[in-house]
Parts: sequence; structure tokens; C-alpha cells
Amino acid sequence: MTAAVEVVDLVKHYPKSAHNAVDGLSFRVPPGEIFGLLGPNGAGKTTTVGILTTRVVLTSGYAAIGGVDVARDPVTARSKVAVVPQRVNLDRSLNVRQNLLFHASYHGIGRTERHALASELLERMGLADKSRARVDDLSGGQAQRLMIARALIHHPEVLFLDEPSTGLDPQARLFVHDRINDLRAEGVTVVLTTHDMKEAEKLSDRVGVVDHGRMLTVDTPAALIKSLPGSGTVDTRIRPNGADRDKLTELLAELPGVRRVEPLSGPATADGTDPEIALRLYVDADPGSLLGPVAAELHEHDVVVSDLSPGSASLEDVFIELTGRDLR
Ligand SMILES: Nc1ncnc2c1ncn2[C@@H]1O[C@H](COP(=O)(O)OP(=O)(O)OP(=O)(O)O)[C@@H](O)[C@H]1O
Repeated sequence: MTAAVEVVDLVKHYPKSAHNAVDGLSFRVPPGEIFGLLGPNGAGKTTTVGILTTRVVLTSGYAAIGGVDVARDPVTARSKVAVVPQRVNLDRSLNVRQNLLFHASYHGIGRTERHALASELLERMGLADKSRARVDDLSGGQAQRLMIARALIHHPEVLFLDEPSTGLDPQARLFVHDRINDLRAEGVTVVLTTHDMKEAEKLSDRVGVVDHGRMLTVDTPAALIKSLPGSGTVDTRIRPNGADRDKLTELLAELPGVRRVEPLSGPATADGTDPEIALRLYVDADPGSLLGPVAAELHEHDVVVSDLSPGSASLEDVFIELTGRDLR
């Protein structure tokens, strides 16, 4: 089956740059998949999306949309893609509906069809009553929904969404997530770039983690989490009661089945002398089976335990494990 997106040994070198922004990147997205393209700041995601949407010229390698080579036939490739950027780039001189009509006419859609499509998309994006509103009068969430409507008007095969819910309130975010899931049902391929690991985990069929212009791993969020050493967790909130915190952390880390222990942020007491602390234990064993031994160890050192709960690692843990904690 022809891939919706195919990238092979892709390289992008910006002039005067000391290193390649994209440095031998390869991945494949089958039609109808929601693919999360993840990576730290500067990893090369925007550049890759820029190449796939024909806004950036590749240095070497191959990039194709629905089998169309973006370097050889950018016009056809462009007709198959749509982009929803992070920043609002609507035409402020046009009203809401006109933004859609103008975009449809740019893509050669006839008058009757473009009016019907505009009405349908405004309805679907919850903007029917904003049809004549000025772009400047839209909220952030409404502008985002209008950009998604605009992106969909020429029936793209692949939709690139850049940080789709940054700055949206929970209601608007859920609405956008539901619409993205609708696209999956309709067979539209979605490439999602986001720094929100919860969003990526929730929406993506598979994710690819990029760093320094290279693909580190590609798999389903569940498989990536499962592959993480210590993919189970035990969270505990304790008051050390005078016990040495570093020593406690060491003792917990030495329990059989515990791989490592990390502090989670937690509230401190007013005087700061004996603050309550929250720790996360990453465990190889079944997290439930460790609750007893952890409680016993803490009890032995007179520590007050206010919470002890089993859980599982998250996509964020996978991301940090792969790309490290250093700021970029
Ligand atoms: N127009 C440009 N000219 C020169 N260097 C660039 C240009 N655009 C990006 N870069 C560099 O290329 C590298 C990759 O940047 P890119 O924007 O693709 O990363 P990103 O993963 O999208 O980052 P972010 O998550 O911050 O958006 C970075 O080192 C960046 O500084």
C-alpha cells in the first residue's frame, strides 16, 4: 500500500548552519493513521513538516505524500496536504466564511461546491453562528477551529497539525480532539506535532520521537511505555518525620523490583523543616505487589505515609528516557 507520508534518509542543511537540521530521518505513515511527531525544541520537526508541505527545500533524501515526490512534483504534493499552524494566520480582511471561500477558490473548488462545503465545515466546527464575524473578534479556540475548517476544505489526504491545542481551554481542547478523531474515522491521515505528551498519547496511533534530526523510535504509545525499563510506577506522598530524605530514597531504590526513585513536586510545610515529599518509584514488578514492601520499609523508619498508589509510566517518561533531561 502506498504510504500517506514517506520519508527516507531525509537531510536538510540550512546555509551557514554548523549541523544538519534534519540528519538522515526516515519514517512511514500509512493512510488513515494519526501519527505523533515528537521531539525536543530544535529536533527538526518543523523543518520536516516544512519539507513535506513543500515550504522548505530538502538537501537530500526522499519525501513523498501519497507516493508523490515533494521535490519533483511540489504542485501535486501541495494539493494533497493541509497545514494548521500554531500561530493564527487567517486573513483578517475577510470574515469567517470568506476565509473558507477564498481558500476553496484558491484550490479550484467551484462556486456551488465551495459554498456548500463552507456551510458544512462551519457547522461541524461549531462556528455556524460566527459565519459573518470578523477574524479579530474570534476567541483563540474559535480561530483554531476556523483554521482546521480551512485546512479541510480541499479534502487533503494528509493534515499536518502543529500544537493543535496550545492555549485552548479544556472544552475547546476536547472539541478539537474529537474532531481529530473524526478525521481518523474518515480516513484522513494526520501528522501531529506536539510537546503535550498526554495529547500525543491520547490521540496518536503511533508516535515517532525525533532528536538531532534523527528518528530515535517509532511505535504505538502503549508499546513504547511497555518497553521502558521500570514501566510500572508506585507514587507515594510521605512526611519523613525527621528521617533523612536522601537515605529514604536510597532504601526504596534498593527494594527488589524497584529500578529507580525520583522526587515529584509536592507541597512543603510552612516552616520548611519537615516538608511532605512526593516520590515516584519506577518498578519492573507488578506495581500492586510492591505496595506492601514499600509501606513496610517506610513504616520501619517512622515515616508518615499519606498516599501510596500504583500506576504506570507515561509517554513523557519514554520521551525523557530517550531524549534526556537537558534543556535545548
Ligand atoms: N530557517 C532556518 N535557518 C537556519 N536554521 C534553522 C532554520 N529553521 C530551523 N533552523 C534550525 O534547525 C534546527 C531544527 O529546527 P526545527 O524548527 O525544525 O526544530 P523543531 O523540532 O520544530 O523545534 P520546536 O519544537 O522548537 O519547534 C534547529 O537547530 C534550528 O535552529
